[in-house]
Amino acid sequence: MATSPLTFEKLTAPTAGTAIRFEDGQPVVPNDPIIPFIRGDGTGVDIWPATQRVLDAAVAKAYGGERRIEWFKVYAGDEACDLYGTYQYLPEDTLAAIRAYGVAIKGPLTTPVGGGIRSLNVALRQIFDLYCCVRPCRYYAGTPSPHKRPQDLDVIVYRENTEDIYMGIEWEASDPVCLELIQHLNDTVIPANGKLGKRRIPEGSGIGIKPVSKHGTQRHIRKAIRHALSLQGNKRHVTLVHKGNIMKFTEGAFRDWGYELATTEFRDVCVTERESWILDNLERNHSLSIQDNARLIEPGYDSLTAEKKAAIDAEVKQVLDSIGESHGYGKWKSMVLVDDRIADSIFQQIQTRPQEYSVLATLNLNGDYISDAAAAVVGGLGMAPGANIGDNAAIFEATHGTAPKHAGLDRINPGSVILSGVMMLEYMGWQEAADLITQGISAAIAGGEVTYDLARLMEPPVEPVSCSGFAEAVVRHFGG
Ligand SMILES: NC(=O)C1=CN([C@@H]2O[C@H](COP(=O)(O)OP(=O)(O)OC[C@H]3O[C@@H](n4cnc5c(N)ncnc54)[C@H](OP(=O)(O)O)[C@@H]3O)[C@@H](O)[C@H]2O)C=CC1
Ligand SMILES: O=C(O)CCC(=O)C(=O)O
Ligand SMILES: [Mg+2]
Repeated sequence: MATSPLTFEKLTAPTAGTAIRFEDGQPVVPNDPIIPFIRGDGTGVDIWPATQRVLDAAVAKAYGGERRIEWFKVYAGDEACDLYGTYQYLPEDTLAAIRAYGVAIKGPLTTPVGGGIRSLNVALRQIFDLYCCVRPCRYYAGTPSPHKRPQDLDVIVYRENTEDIYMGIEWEASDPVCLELIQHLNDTVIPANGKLGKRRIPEGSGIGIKPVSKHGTQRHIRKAIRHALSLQGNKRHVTLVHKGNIMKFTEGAFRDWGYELATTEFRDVCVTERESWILDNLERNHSLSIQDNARLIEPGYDSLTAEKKAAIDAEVKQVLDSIGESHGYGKWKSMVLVDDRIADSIFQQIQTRPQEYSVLATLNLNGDYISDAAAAVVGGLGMAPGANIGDNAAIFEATHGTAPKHAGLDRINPGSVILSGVMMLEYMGWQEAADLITQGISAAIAGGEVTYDLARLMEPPVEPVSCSGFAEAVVRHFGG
């Protein structure tokens, strides 16, 4: 059934195809969904055609004509300015199309450093309230990596996508509002807080504000826990990654609100790391006293003050009283384990003990860094897909940017946008087509048919294929 065409300023809505709808935060997908796509700046010119070729071929092969994607080209970035006029980087047409059709995919868009426009990528995530940025980092056999055992890393970075630095609330040092704000903070706000002592914001500072809300945190971590519930074995594990030792009321609160969610709304299916230790200690020694259990979970227990010892004892007792029956006797082992790690330490942990981690739920800035770093372990930004997911829309895009020095040369690795397409197909429930592509990618890489970024790391070196050549290799290897 064709949807009634929408009207746009400069676009013509597809006359065939049907819109994806959302019910209770989930997409309801017809057999002929209309999917808007943004080609992207820089290497988007190379990557998008390669991606579309692979997605169309996979859908055709998997469903033999019963399903097809009705692509709808929409504009953002430089291409939009060419069509809509100077500074029209994100036209209303594009927003209207994504609003109407719900699921979109995009190539990378340029953001200048310092002055100039704010990020279009961030704007899209904000406008459609795509609050979870989901970036899986897993290894495809044969991919060269700087690490000895890249196959041990299989994590999904859940990066909060609307708060923290993405709020973009900041003032330039020379802005009179900034000067006024600094004066107010120095003269009134800081002195009124007894804990801040004689601190003063240095003159000439730029100011940025980092808001982190309970609502924003919990809706994000809720999706991360639900994702972990769909996994098996020790992958049922969510690590809250934060810098709460330093930023107590933003990053620290993220951790606390995460634990609160896990131990209330998800009480029946979650166990925290500390709870798991307490339950495990008792399972190993049924006659263990509360104090001995507390001694085992708290290093240095015997040198603590009486008050602190009493607090740990009370924690042990509370855990055993509240979940001893429901989670004890080993039942906790099949539940989602929720723990937390300080952000700097997780950067070394994903390299030294990668197999211990699964879903890394974190705030915006940490997630930006971690997703590039984790991608490097499994082969680099050419293999790093992503999805921005909300309750009424989703936009799929790679972790990387426009890689401008490679633009228009048909040499860049399209793998990460193709894999973002795989995530989109999975999100739509088109698993058969998604599987064909992952098989095709794995087989192409295993056979040494790779773009320059992977070819230069291979031992012995191989001759690289082009961006379009990689897409053809993937299609040729559908089915393994
Ligand atoms: N979602 C988005 O649209 C994003 C946009 N950006 C924007 O992109 C622009 C450029 O950012 P920049 O910091 O250079 O980061 P990029 O991610 O664009 O590129 C940095 C380097 O990473 C490698 N790389 C990136 N993509 C690929 C790929 N598909 N295949 C192989 N290698 C790849 C290349 O390394 P090498 O040359 O060594 O091979 C490249 O030079 C900026 O304006 C930035 O704001 C950045 C991130 C995300
Ligand atoms: O929007 C941008 O230019 C950068 C975005 C980015 O780095 C990311 O999404 O990881
Ligand atoms: Mg980034």
